[in-house]
Amino acid sequence: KRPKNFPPGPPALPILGNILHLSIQNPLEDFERLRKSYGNVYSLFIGPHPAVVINGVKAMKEAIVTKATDFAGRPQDLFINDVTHRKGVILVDYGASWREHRRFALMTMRNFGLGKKSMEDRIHDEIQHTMKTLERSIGKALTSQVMFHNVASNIISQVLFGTRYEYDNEFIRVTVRCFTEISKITNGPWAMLYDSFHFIRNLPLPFNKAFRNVEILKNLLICLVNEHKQTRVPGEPRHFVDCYLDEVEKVCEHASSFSEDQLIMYIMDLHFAGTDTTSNTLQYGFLYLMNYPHIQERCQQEIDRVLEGKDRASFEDRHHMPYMQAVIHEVQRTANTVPLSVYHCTTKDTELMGYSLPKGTIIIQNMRSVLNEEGQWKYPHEFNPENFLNDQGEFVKPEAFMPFSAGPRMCLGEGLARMELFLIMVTLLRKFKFIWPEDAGEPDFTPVYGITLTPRPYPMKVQLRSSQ
Ligand code: HEM
Repeated sequence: KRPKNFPPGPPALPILGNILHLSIQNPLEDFERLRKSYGNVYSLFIGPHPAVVINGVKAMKEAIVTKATDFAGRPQDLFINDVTHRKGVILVDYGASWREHRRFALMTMRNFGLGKKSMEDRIHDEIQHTMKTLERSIGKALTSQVMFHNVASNIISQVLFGTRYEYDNEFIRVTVRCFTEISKITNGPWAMLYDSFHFIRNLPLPFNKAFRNVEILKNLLICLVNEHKQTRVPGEPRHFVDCYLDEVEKVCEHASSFSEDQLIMYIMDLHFAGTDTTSNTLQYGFLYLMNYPHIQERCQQEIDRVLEGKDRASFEDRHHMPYMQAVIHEVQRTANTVPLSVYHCTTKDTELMGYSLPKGTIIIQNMRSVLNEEGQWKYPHEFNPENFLNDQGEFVKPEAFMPFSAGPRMCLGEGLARMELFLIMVTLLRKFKFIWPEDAGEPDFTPVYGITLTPRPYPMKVQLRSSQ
C-alpha cells in the first residue's frame, strides 16, 4: 500500500509488487511509458520495497542537488548489496565510512596525477598500445569491444596498482570478463527477481554467477595486495593501494573506517566503475563516428588544425576544439552509459515536487528522461553535436547534461573519465579513419541493458589517415 501523499503509480500486487509492469529484460521503455501516465515523479514497488522514479531536470535537481543529503543514501537490501558485501564506496550508505572513502579517493587520485600532466602521460602511454592493436588490424575488420575495456582498465590499474597489463595477461582478461558479466547480471532479469522475491535468494539460480565472479575478483585482488605489501615502504606510497595501506596503519591511532577488508571491495569498485563506463562510452562514440562520417571528418579537420606541429594532444587543447568537445558530449548524451545511475535512497522523511517520501524510499534516476528531455535540447532525439554548440559555433553545456549525475553522490571519476574520452578520441581520430564495413549491414544502436548500456558487438575497419 502506498504511504499517504506518496507519488502515484501503477497498482501494485501483493508479493509481486510492480514486477509485471516492467520488462525484466530491459525496463527502460517501461519507465518512459509510466512517466507518460503518471508524471515526472511516480512510484513502483520492487517486491516489497517502495521506489520512486525521478524524471526530468526539474525533479532531478530538486532531489539530488537542492535536497542533496535527504537523497544521498543507498538502498541496502538489494541483490547488488549482497554481491558486494556492503563494502567499498559506490553502494555504501550515506555516513562516515562512505564520506571517508569518497574523500580519500578524490584526494589520492589528485595526488597521483589527476588534473596534472602525469595522468595525461599515463593515458597517452596506454593509447600507444591501442594504436599498435589498430595498426595490426589495418585493412581487416576488427571488433572494438574488448579493446576499449582493456584501455580503460589499464588506465585505472595504473592509478590503483601502478601497473598496466599486456592485453593477453590473465589478470586483465579475467577482470574485464567478470566486470562485463556483473554489469549485465546486476540490472538483469535474475537480479530483479532476486530483489522482488526474498525466498529465491538461496536457490541455485543464474544470479549466482555474479557472486562467483566477485569471489574470483576478490581472490585476484587479495593476491595483488599481498604482493604490494611485501615490497612497500610505509610512508612512501607508489600508488593508491600503498596510500590506503598507510592509512590503515594510522587507524591504530584514531577511529576510522579504513581496513584491509574494506580495501579489496573498494579497489574493486573503483576498477569496475573506471572500466565499464568509459569503455562503453567509447564503443558508442566510434559506432556513431563510423556511421556519421561527415562528423568524423569535421572532428579530424579541427584536430589537424589545432594540433598542427604538436606531437600529441593535451587535455588543455579541448579549449580550442569546440566541435570535438560537442561531439564527445553528444556521444555521452546519446550513449546514456549509466541509464539508471546508481539507486539512491532517502536518508530521512522528505518531500519531492509536493509528494511525501518516507525515509528508506528507493530512488531511481531515469537518466534518459533528462538527457533526451524535450525543451532542453535542440535535437533531443537524434545524434547531433549542434546540441552543444551555440550560434557562434562555441561549445556550451546545457544544464540537462548530467551523465555523471549531480550532488554529493555524483560520479567521483568524472575528471578522469573526461580526460580519457578526450585524449583517446582525439589521438585515435588524428591517426586513423574509422570505417563502417560495407558488408556490415545497417548499424544497430539498440543497447544491451545492464548497469551500463553497451552497444551490440560491431565490426570496424581502420585506415591510416593519409595526412598523418
Ligand atoms: C563515462 C564515464 C562515466 C560515467 C558516465 C559515470 C557515471 C556515474 C554515475 C551516473 C554514477 C552514480 C552517481 C549517483 O549515484 O548519483 C557514478 C558513480 C561513481 N563513479 Fe562514475 N562514471 C564514469 C566513470 C567513472 C570512472 C572513470 C571512475 C573511476 C574512478 C568512476 C567512479 C565512480 C564512483 C566511485 C562512483 C560512486 C560515487 C559515490 O557513491 O559516492 N566513474 N558514475
